[in-house]
Amino acid sequence: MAVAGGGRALALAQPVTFVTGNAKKLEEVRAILGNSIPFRSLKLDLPELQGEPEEISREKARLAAKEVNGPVLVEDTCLCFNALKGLPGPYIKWFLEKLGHQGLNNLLMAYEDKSAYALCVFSLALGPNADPITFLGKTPGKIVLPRGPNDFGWDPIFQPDGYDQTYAEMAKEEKNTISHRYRALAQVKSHFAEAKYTFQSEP
Ligand SMILES: O=c1nc[nH]c2c1ncn2[C@H]1C[C@H](O)[C@@H](COP(=O)(O)OP(=O)(O)OP(=O)(O)O)O1
Ligand SMILES: [Mg+2]
Repeated sequence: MAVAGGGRALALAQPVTFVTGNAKKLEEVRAILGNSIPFRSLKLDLPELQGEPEEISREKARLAAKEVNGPVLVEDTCLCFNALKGLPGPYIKWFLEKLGHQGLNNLLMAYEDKSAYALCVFSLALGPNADPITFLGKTPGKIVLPRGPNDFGWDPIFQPDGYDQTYAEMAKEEKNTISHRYRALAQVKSHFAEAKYTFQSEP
């Protein structure tokens, strides 16, 4: 869908669509991006490949770009326990669903090392046949017993390094200045600033 425009700027056939099935992600992406990148959103729970985080995210972008038939942004979020060599990683959604916060803590019971990191991998595909570009954001922390409101995934059990509060206990605005998602989006923003994409007007 991306067609070469005059000069360096690339003209995209339509604004970028952020595709996710997760309303909370969308809320954070909106808050973090503000007006910096014009985008629309589409609620779609895309099938996810097994494998390394970056490849999962890239494949999500390829699928989404085919669905939308235009430029898309997707992200895949991992919660990686160092004692478990990065697992559950991209499988955190299913681990959380089956085991809950307590169960995730229990997984680390046998280990002294409770350190973990949150990883967000955004992929931008400029069209259905484009090779996706990825952007990574990582926030280190540790796994703790749940504290704070239980309204977004594993937020209550992740305490970022340098903070006494879990993601869930922090004000949203604060989470959005240090989170894995914020860090990945900072790179997405720089990419857009450099690429200077323009958008063709809708027919
Ligand atoms: O900042 C976060 N704080 C707490 N929990 C979070 C966060 N970000 C994602 N999560 C949860 C949602 C899902 O249980 C898993 C990631 O799985 P992931 O496939 O990326 O998300 P999803 O399936 O909910 O939405 P999508 O349609 O974009 O794939 O971690
Ligand atoms: Mg998903």
